[in-house]
Amino acid sequence: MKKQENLRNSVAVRWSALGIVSFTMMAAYFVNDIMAPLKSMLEANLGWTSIDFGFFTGAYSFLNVFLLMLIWGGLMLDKFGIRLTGKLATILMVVGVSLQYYGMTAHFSEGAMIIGHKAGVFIAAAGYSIFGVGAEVAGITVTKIIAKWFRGKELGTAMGIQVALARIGSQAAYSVAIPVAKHFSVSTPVVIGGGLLMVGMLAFFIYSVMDKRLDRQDDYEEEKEESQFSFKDVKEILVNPGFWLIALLCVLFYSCVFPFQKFASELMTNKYGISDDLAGTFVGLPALGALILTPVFGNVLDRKGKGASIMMLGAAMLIFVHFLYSLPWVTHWFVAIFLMLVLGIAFSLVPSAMWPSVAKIFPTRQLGTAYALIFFIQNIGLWGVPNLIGWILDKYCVIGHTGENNLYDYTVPMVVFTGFATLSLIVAYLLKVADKRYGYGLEKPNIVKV
Ligand SMILES: NCCCC[C@H](N)C(=O)NCC(=O)O
Repeated sequence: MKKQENLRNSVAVRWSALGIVSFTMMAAYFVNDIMAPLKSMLEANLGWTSIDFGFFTGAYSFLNVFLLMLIWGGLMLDKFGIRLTGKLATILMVVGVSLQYYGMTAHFSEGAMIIGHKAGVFIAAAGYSIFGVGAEVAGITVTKIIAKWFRGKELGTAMGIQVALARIGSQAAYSVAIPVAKHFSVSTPVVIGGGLLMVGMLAFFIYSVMDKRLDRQDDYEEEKEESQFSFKDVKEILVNPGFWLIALLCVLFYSCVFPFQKFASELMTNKYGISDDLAGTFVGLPALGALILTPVFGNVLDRKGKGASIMMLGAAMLIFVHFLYSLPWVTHWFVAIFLMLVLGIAFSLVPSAMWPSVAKIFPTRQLGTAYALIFFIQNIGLWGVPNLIGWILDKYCVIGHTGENNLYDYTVPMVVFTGFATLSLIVAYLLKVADKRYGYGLEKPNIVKV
């Protein structure tokens, strides 16, 4: 029987599918980053110390790492499919951000503690942790959706555009958080994030209709493939050296970017004398740069390849950035902004090469699990590094006080970030060597000519 024209072959339909799920992720990134520029305000208004802030920030990954939620999410994605997993993930994000808001606004009795943490901090962190499960599972689901619609087509460009739109969410969060919090209250930016997330959830429900239609056209091929999941797949992924190298590169690279950004607003104000109204906007610059550059690099990779080399270049740029930030005598604001722009380029190069590379190493049926395992390892860093930096700041870096909060010397935290960046370059090099040896095709173009 002659098949009807496949939906994924329609340019308008596949790019619309991308647009819809990208909006969901944009809302997720907005919420993810909205608290970061507020660090000093949280200290002044709610009495959050650097340790509290590090604990809260790391909580994003706590359930993903310690209750293996990302792993269950990945298994669920491969076993039960995109629609159910994605819907659940978006619901979890909305529930999580609501609890976070409650933790920030409810009145707890003086000195109330939960498991050694201030009650408000603990509840906000618990909400952020639930949000983190939803955001990460939504992330792997969307990555699999893109691979499903774009494999053998503009995979790199599509992944680049999704990441770029997510960066708009981050940039918006960094720019609006302080002005909105100053005008209304420190919790208002979270309310805006909650509203955006609800629209993102609806968007995903709309996408699910398209996904179902595509599966019908494929004669449920995808569904059949999904139900074939087995633990043999997990074993196959884990014995693949490419998996370990990508996962290590991912945890090291992203540990130097996301946790750094969470503290960077304070670095801008404390070290470079930038006003707190502008600091968030500058910290959002890498996201803005990535917005433009990730699709450009994605497109170059689609046509020309060189993925492994590009990951090395991005890692090398990261060393440059963090090393210069660590030098105590370099304090001009211009340098701070220049380095943020370089970080933006690195932050575009590595993801645009890394995520399509995973789709080259593993077949579609293993993709959910493979992304989940990689994100799981990445989340260990996203949990551990903010806690480590918060602790270092509190114990060793307080150099004074303003009327309302501490002043910090960021030299030691920046040396720590430089160390992680150096390790990421070594791993990127090993990945390039492994690519030659095992023939993953990471240096080859993504677009397959037929
Ligand atoms: N602050 C966002 C954390 C997102 C983590 C996610 N696992 C991820 O790596 N996404 C890809 C990206 O480049 O944003």
